[in-house]
Amino acid sequence: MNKLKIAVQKSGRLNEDSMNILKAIGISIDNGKDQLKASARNFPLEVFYLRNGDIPQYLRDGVVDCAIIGENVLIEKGNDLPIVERLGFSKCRVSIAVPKSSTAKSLKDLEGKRIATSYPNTVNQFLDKAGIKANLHIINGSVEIAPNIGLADAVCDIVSSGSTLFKNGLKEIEKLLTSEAVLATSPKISTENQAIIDKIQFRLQSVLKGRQNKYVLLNAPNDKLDKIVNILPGMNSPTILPLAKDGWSSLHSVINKNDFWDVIDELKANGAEGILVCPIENMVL
Ligand SMILES: Nc1ncnc2c1ncn2[C@@H]1O[C@H](COP(=O)(O)OP(=O)(O)OP(=O)(O)O)[C@@H](O)[C@H]1O
Ligand SMILES: O=P(O)(O)OC[C@H]1O[C@H](OP(=O)(O)OP(=O)(O)O)[C@H](O)[C@@H]1O
Ligand SMILES: [Mg+2]
Repeated sequence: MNKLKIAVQKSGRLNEDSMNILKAIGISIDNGKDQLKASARNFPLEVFYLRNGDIPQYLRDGVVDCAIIGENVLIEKGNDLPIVERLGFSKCRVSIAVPKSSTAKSLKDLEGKRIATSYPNTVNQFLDKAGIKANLHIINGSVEIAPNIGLADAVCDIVSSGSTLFKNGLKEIEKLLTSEAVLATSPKISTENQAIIDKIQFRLQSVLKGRQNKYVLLNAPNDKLDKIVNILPGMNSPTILPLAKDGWSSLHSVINKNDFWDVIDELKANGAEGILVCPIENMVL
């Protein structure tokens, strides 16, 4: 049987969330420890466990059909490779930082300076755009230590909470790009395998939509329903069911998780009682 080959990071920051999202879309993988390849039990899929940094080349060569990969690595090493879906985890940014005592305020202040980074193509692209010439020191890890050991005047690396920069006495002066985990495909993918990706994408979209929303149930007196309905538009319009208690109804709806606490405050202020909030596994629109 024809199988889609997907690459996921073997170990590191993307591995667990990548495996979780495959599970969430109903794909079970027998995952023996230290296995570099595994097959799904209930889907035409083969998983290859690879280094994040090696994945763009495997995609380009068609060794794998698709991959879950950090967008920042794709920008650095595979800017030609198509992104099918943004997956909403491993969110970070790639930024330039300098020692706290430095007077540099932006990329423009780095003319002739030394920049340590694991992302030379990305940095060069931004330096060229700004018309700045700087000297790059390419290092693979612990980039933030470079200014402290006299190796560089600035660094360009991943920033998330900012705690690594803080601990190393650095300040962020320019954000080059934002990144999250994405599903990317190979330009060499066959029509047959593209159809399998389309299936995966449909499932991913329903899981991601579910993660962005919450299911809300509440009770309210009937004379308050109009106001409450206006606060809760829902997917189409909220469901209203009569309660056994006279003059009361139960209302069901979906709300965006970002607005969630504000909406709950507004509902309470407008007479809602017994509010229940549940996670949504899938949302098929
Ligand atoms: N602190 C962070 N917060 C959020 N996302 C991050 C963070 N650090 C890295 N990432 C994202 O996770 C990806 C993998 O990072 P990780 O450090 O696990 O691997 P790596 O050493 O860059 O890659 P490889 O698998 O090639 O060894 C990065 O490319 C980036 O997209
Ligand atoms: O802003 P923060 O939340 O501190 O995150 C940023 C740090 O996280 C990543 O390193 P990681 O821990 O993955 O170590 P690595 O350099 O060995 O990949 C990245 O390279 C930064 O150093
Ligand atoms: Mg890392």
